[in-house]
Amino acid sequence: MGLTEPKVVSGPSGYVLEDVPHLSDYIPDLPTYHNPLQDNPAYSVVKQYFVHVDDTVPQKVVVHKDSPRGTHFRRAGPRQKVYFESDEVQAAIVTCGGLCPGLNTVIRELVCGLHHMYGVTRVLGIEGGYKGFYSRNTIALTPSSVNGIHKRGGTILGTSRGGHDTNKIVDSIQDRGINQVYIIGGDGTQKGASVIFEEVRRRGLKCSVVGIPKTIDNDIPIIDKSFGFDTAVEEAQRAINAAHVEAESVENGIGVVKLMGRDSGFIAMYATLASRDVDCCLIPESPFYLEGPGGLYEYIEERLKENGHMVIVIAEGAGQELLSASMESDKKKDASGNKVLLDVGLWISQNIKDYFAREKTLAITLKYIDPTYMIRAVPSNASDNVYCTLLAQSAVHGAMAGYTGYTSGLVNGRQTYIPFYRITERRNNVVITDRMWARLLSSTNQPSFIDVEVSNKDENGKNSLDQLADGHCLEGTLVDENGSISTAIAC
Ligand SMILES: Nc1ncnc2c1ncn2[C@@H]1O[C@H](COP(=O)(O)OP(=O)(O)OP(=O)(O)O)[C@@H](O)[C@H]1O
Ligand SMILES: O=P(O)(O)OC[C@H]1O[C@](O)(CO)[C@@H](O)[C@@H]1O
Ligand SMILES: [Mg+2]
Repeated sequence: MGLTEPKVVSGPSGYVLEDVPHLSDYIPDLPTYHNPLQDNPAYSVVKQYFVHVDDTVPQKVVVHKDSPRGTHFRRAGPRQKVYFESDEVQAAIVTCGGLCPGLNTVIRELVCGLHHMYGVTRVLGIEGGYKGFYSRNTIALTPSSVNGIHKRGGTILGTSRGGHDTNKIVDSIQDRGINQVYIIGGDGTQKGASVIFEEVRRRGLKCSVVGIPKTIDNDIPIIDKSFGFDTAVEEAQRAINAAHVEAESVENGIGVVKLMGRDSGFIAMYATLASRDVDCCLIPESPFYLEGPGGLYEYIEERLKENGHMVIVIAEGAGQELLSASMESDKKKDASGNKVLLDVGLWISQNIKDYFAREKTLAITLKYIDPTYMIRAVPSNASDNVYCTLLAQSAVHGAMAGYTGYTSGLVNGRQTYIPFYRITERRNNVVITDRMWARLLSSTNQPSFIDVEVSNKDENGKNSLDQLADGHCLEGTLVDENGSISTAIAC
């Protein structure tokens, strides 16, 4: 049996539905049942509580008069009919990858949603990430055992990197009689969930495989943002404030704050925009250089002369090419195959100190603050808690309705079911030719470090900004101080 074919349905005026798999696609004659929510006094009074079978959500809300209706995803929510009886369900929950505020809230709401909405009492927690399926015991999760966990950071189930052995995981799913798996994690985790789904389908198991996107870096595409992102940005303000206080209290003070963001600089960008005290934000997507005209040192000198102090926010993945060139790193990988990053915060702080010691233009005082793990180990804030609740409940409705092979996610403010292949096909990055980065540059007044030459018209005579609005990719040329040229793609 080959990989699942994408279920793409076309309609009039360029309407496209990128649908998600359903258990009935590969298991014939599955019985359906009356949704127990119809008898639940909380929901039965709500008009149109059940999602219409044809409800879909557009991927793009910015459209032109003549543009096609474009891609849509299935709207999440409860269906009139379900494919599981309450006492038939044996659910399992696992958390994988790095921590993110809100993990415990999602666990809690999955357990409570299953229990209170669908009468499901058998929910297992898989401990320690993917490898926990085959190397650890499970723990029984009940509404009372998860009560209050949303007030704690981390994950009560534990997490890990590496250890994804598809066959062993699916053997464990089969042996334990698990028929709904809720997999909470980032881009790597969703790739793992996708191969678990394929193997479950190959074996013909009646088991819904559901991904719940968790990414503090916000590097998962399609979705509006990950749960926990707002909390992390808020927590980062504390470090930026401290850096600002330290910097403005001394002559020529510089505060450097390193924030998370392996390949995507969203936390640094949003924390900078939120703070307004930041003079320079460096992210992986925007290459920078230190020496010479237009370089970082020149800008620091200008800012200090002008303002007497400055704050630099740097994402951990920024400038890695500069560091590895100077440190001859051996490109180590973690257990999941992610590149282990060198400490750019320490490196840049040392370089700035060395520069001013060498040049003797200004006597600076630099303080380096590294709050990286602090911003992801905190409990989620109120708005992320609400987000986690809706996300978890949507995931449960989909599994009960027999959908599988999907990631539950917020698209343009609506809960949707997105097929795994759309989640795993690319990474979400800050587009430096997009308006948000321009807003940041205009708020900090930092140099862009690049000369972006983007042609205004493509071969069809279409304006490049229109392309951005359409969600198409746009190519630009980046020229660094040495005249080296690279290509930037904005999607
Ligand atoms: N291509 C893949 N196929 C199967 N499993 C994968 C794949 N990539 C990663 N995984 C598994 O997914 C789990 C989590 O991956 P990873 O450590 O990359 O974190 P993540 O989910 O991307 O989260 P984050 O990067 O936000 O911390 C690991 O157990 C890893 O083995
Ligand atoms: O030290 P750990 O647990 O591998 O996690 C670090 C990485 O996890 C993330 O928080 C999420 O991928 C990154 O920002 C960071 O590089
Ligand atoms: Mg990842």
